[in-house]
Amino acid sequence: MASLSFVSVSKQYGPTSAVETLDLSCAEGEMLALLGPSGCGKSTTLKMAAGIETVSAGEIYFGQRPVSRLSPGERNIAMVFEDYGLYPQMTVWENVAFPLKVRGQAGQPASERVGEVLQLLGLRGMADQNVRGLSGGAMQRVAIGRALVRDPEVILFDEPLSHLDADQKVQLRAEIKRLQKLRRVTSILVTHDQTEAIAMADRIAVMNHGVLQQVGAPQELYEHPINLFVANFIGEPPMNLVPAVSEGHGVLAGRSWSAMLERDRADKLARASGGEIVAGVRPEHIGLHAEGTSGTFAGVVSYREPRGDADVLTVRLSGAEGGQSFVTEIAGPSHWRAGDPVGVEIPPDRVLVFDAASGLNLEAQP
Ligand SMILES: Nc1ncnc2c1ncn2[C@@H]1O[C@H](COP(=O)(O)OP(=O)(O)OP(=O)(O)O)[C@@H](O)[C@H]1O
Repeated sequence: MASLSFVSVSKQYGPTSAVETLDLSCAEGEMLALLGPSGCGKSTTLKMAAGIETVSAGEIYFGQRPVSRLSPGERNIAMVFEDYGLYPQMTVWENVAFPLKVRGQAGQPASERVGEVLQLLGLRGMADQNVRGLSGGAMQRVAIGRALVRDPEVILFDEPLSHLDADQKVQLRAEIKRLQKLRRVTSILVTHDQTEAIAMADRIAVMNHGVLQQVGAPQELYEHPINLFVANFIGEPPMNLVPAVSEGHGVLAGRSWSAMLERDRADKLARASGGEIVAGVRPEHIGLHAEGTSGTFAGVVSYREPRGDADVLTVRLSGAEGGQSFVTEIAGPSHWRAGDPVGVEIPPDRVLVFDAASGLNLEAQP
């Protein structure tokens, strides 16, 4: 196993800058997710690590070894694809054994190795079955077995769960994570699904328009997003991001609401260009109380979306010029219904502050 590092790596496709000056490392034994919307450059990044795409500038290292000019076959990587990429005419055993066979490894040691991997993945009982008849989840387990069988330095997972149905996804997510930790395989996971990234990865690298936005543990990205893009992209329902102005001395004022921030945070507000701020509050941090409760803002429930164990409620604050709407998430099923008057609590210590012009989190900057 080895670490994997991108050092100032860029990729141009004609006028399109698919990846821009990427500096990113995945530690030995770590699983790092590349997360972002379609077209953000995550697949291109993975392909450059695999050697399927060349780099336009910069260098990729496996440990200390520069690999940018090596062919895929010289890199000692394995890939797991969204469409499994199995050999349909072969059995489970033959598919898993294939990487050893092409390297001329045969006989007892190779058989033992294949048997061990099949055991690890719970595929022993299907060894002689043709892969064509397997469920999507089982096919992907075979593909993972094939990736693990020869102890690659790095495994690259390209949207490995996207063709599976919901319960298979949950099972395989846990399974991949278990194996990855057990074998301590350095792994990169490409996904557009934040739930998948949060569930599986040690750290997540969020990309947008070819540019790395932030890399960190899932909780870090959730609690301290570096900019509005990350704040909005991580979390479901998404963070409320609403306009506000800094009125000095830590007072943040929005449409029909305000928050008094602690003194040490007030200085940071002063950095906002033109005093214009975007305030961010997670739906689960907004409290709903009886109408008229002290310390709350008057509003009305405008929409209720029951989600079983939670209710997602949209509340509109009362205000002469039309109050601000917030999405809240509370334990469900709740007694609130559309049209109910309500007292809305916005805890100042849960309010994040972003500069409206640059989009940067004013408190995450050095
Ligand atoms: N072979 C190519 N030729 C030209 N442009 C490309 C090529 N591959 C990717 N691009 C462009 O590079 C940018 C990044 O694409 P990339 O596929 O890496 O994004 P992605 O985040 O993986 O998206 P998706 O999830 O849709 O695959 C996009 O603008 C895309 O159109």
